[in-house]
Amino acid sequence: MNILEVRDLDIYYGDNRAVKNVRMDIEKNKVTALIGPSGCGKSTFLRSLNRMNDLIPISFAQGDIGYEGLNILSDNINVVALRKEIGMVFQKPNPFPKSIYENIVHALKYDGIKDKVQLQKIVEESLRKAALWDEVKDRLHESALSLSGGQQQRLCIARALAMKPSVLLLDEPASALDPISNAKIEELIVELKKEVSIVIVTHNMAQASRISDKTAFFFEGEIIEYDQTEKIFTNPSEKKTEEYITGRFS
Ligand SMILES: Nc1ncnc2c1ncn2[C@@H]1O[C@H](COP(=O)(O)OP(=O)(O)OP(=O)(O)O)[C@@H](O)[C@H]1O
Repeated sequence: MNILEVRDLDIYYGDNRAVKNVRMDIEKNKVTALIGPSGCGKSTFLRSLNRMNDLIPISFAQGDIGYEGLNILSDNINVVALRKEIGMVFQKPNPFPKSIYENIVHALKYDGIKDKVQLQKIVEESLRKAALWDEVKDRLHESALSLSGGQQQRLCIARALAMKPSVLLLDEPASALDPISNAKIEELIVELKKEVSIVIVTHNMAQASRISDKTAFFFEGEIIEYDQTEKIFTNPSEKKTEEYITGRFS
């Protein structure tokens, strides 16, 4: 079953067409990896899936991104609500300079949830899902900035999970982290796909092959090949894919 259906997607920055005629079905409760050389449009594509590109004034997208019977790109989409359902975590951990607890409850309070018991329950649930609870349960009111980089990134994932998203977009979420934190994030991603569909941009081929179910290879704004991850990494159909995964260009 597909959670997102992308058709005829073009994304421009001014005159630069950074994503070209992309068609892609993103499956529910799977991990989908986006790979390809620097500048090929992976992040641009990822950001279009929850309208983050709207924040870049010269960016313009056309086409169709189907989600729950709606086109995400339509003018009448409530972008704030969309970004709760399709959450995003960036390369660099970006917790708010507030307590661990406040990082999770900030948006919930904004949405009008005031009941302390309910908030505490969501905090615990989200931190458990992000595999962070045991490490922080005794210091929930300390600053999020006192956490390690890897913990901060898991907090950012917990913050997104608190909104109960159906899709999580991850833009190189582990590339700024040490190997142990990286491994924890990878484990977490595999665990999380039971309840949320995941799309991840990664430069790390080994990571893509370890954690993803499907992989899309982007090159110069186009999808060259999109298939089961195992097929892409063992027996790709396109020469260009093979050249890339075997490190003949980067
Ligand atoms: N904010 C922006 N303003 C203008 N052009 C942009 C912007 N972001 C990306 N681009 C352009 O869009 C194209 C695709 O960039 P994008 O960052 O999506 O590629 P990428 O595959 O994610 O690269 P990387 O792996 O280096 O992050 C590039 O030509 C880039 O210069």
